[in-house]
Amino acid sequence: MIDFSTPGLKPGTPEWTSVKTQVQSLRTNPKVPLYESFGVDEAPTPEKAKAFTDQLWPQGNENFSKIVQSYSEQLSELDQTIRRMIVESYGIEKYLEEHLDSTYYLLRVMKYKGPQTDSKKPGLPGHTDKNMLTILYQDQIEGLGVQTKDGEWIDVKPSQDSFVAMVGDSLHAWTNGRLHPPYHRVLMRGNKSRYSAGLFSVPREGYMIKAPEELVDEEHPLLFKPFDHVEFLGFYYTEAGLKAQAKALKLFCGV
Ligand SMILES: O=C(O)CCC(=O)C(=O)O
Ligand SMILES: [Fe+2]
Repeated sequence: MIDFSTPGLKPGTPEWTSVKTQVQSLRTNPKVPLYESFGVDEAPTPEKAKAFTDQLWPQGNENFSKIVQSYSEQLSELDQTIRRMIVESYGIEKYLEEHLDSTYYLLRVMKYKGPQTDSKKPGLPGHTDKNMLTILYQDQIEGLGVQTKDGEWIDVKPSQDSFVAMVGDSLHAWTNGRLHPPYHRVLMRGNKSRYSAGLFSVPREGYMIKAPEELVDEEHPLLFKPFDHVEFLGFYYTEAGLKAQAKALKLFCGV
C-alpha cells in the first residue's frame, strides 16, 4: 500500500523502489503537514515486525515488536473472517483459498498532529483505499470521516473496542461492484495528536484481480478488466490517476 505522501509515483523511480522495500520508511509530505506514517509489509511475520521496530528503536524494543506481530496476526485473522463471510454470502466458496492467498498484510501506523486551531484542517485528503480490505483502529481523538453514497459526510466516533473495516477498490472490482469502496478522509482540529493503525490486505504483485464468473451476468455486467494491483497503483500516482481519484480504477481498467 502506498500512501499519499508520494504523489506522481511511477514504477522505476527511486520513490517507487523505496515503496517496494520490505520496511517502509517514515512518510511525511509538505502537502499534508499534519500526517506522518510508518509501515511494514508482511507485518504478521516476527522478523518483519522486529525489523519495523528496529527502525523506530535502533537499540531494540522486544515488547513493541511482539505487540506489532500479535496485533497484525490477530487482525489478519479478522480480515480473513470478514472476507470468508463475503465469499460465502455470494456462494462462491470455491474461490476462497485463492482469494485469501492473493493478498499480503501491510501494517501502517499513523500520527496526525493537532493543527492548533479549532477550525478543521485536512489530515489526510479524501480517497478510496486501493487495496482489498482495510481494518482501522483510531485512538480517542476523532478525525475519520466517511462519505455515504449520497455524498453526506459522517464522523466515525472513536471506540476503544471496535474497528472500522473498509472495502477497497480491489474488493470492489473482485466482487464486480457489489461492495462499495467508501470515500473517506481525516480532518483534524485542536492541539492533540491523533494516532491510528491500519491493517491493509494488499493484492500481491503479479496476481490478476478478476471477478469470479458467478458474479457476472446480464444484471451485473463485468465492470473491470482483470488487472494487477501494482500496475493500477502506478497509474493512480500519475497526474491522470490522481485527478480521477475515486474513479481512477474505472479509468484504468473499466469495461
Ligand atoms: O487514520 C485513519 O483513520 C485513516 C487512514 C486511512 O484512511 C488510510 O491510511 O488509508
Ligand atoms: Fe484510507
